[in-house]
Amino acid sequence: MNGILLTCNPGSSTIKLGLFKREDRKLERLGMGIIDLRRKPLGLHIVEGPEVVDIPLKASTTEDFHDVIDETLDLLSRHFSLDELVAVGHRVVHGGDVFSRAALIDDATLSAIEDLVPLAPLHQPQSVRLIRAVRHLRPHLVQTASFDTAFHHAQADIVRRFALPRDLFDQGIKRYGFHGLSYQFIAGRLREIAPRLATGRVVVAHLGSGASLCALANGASRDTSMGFSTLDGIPMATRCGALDPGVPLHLMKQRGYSPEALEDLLYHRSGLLGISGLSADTRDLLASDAAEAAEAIDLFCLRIAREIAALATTVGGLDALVFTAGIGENQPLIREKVCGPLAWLGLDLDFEANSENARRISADTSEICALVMATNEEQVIAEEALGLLAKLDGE
Ligand SMILES: Nc1ncnc2c1ncn2[C@@H]1O[C@H](COP(=O)(O)OP(=O)(O)O)[C@@H](O)[C@H]1O
Ligand SMILES: CC(=O)OP(=O)(O)O
Ligand SMILES: [Mg+2]
Repeated sequence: MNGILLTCNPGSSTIKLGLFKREDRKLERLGMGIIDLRRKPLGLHIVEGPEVVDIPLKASTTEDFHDVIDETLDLLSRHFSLDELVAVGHRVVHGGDVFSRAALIDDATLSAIEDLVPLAPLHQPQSVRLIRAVRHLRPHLVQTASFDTAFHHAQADIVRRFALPRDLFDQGIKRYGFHGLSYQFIAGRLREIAPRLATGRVVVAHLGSGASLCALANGASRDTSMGFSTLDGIPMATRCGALDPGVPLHLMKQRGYSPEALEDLLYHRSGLLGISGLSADTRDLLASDAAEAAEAIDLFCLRIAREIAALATTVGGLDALVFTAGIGENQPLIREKVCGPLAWLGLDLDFEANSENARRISADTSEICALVMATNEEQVIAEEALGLLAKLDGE
């Protein structure tokens, strides 16, 4: 089906909107916009497309996305006939055990997505609001959902299981893993640019506001650092990462923390922000002279390096390490501090290539190939939406 496709990728700190055109079975990206949820008043920053501009949004709160979608459609209508818009594809962070692949959004799908809100309280409500806003404004438009968790369904039960009583696993208390659209994109891109490495053992470090790592073997997910929720694994912008479960128990029992206060602490006040006391953004921390900022960065990098070594164990070694997402793609010093402690594994950095954000940043002598690759979750959402549309049309 030819036409225009809009993608929505609600992350923890931004909503990324993508615009694609399908013609003759080829998908072409026309534009890209970012709404930074940390900045008030809200604005749509078009970073690529027919107009590269900043558009102040009337919408004042992220509680209601009607205005955001309304204004986005209005903007699109200046460049295209909205009749050309064939679908809106959404990134939905949690698909639980229900969704092992992308799905068309109907009442049952939306209700299943809503049921998973408690498992991803930072992300899932945004998706529900965006889907509802599109439904309200363009009731007949096809909407699709692409799930962060789906890519990890390939993992073995032993990886997904916590060391808790078996019946809890059967009730869904298990490690799901996230950022799957990003890992799926990187696995596919790796097959194109480095087919031999793509068949090997690769750890991908998706380092953005939310951050996780994934071990791939022959392009399939075998293990990942995030677990049941988006809190697990490595520390993030404002999330704690892996934490001794004794800590929340102690805070509740001895310090009177309510579940809400704990949720706020672990999701919004921890990670880089919590350690530094200054900022959740690595750019601010790297520019700061404060000892706390340096400590936050050093802790972040050490925990990432430790997790890379752990994940390599699941896949029996390491042929390549890929850095991606906001931090992974743009911050040489963080990559350097992650790779340093991994020298014993045979990882040798090419410092000059690293400082230039080159594609290959490992030295010729390195036993492990280190790469920087741009991720593109939007592309995966658009491709999956088109696949579903084609099925709908009986193509
Ligand atoms: N040039 C850059 N552009 C955007 N983000 C950057 C850049 N350099 C570093 N970053 C870091 O990447 C983070 C955002 O990453 P991103 O993958 O866009 O996150 P998310 O998708 O979770 O919103 C920022 O908080 C910042 O720490
Ligand atoms: C799952 C997750 O943490 O996503 P993001 O990095 O977009 O916040
Ligand atoms: Mg993201």
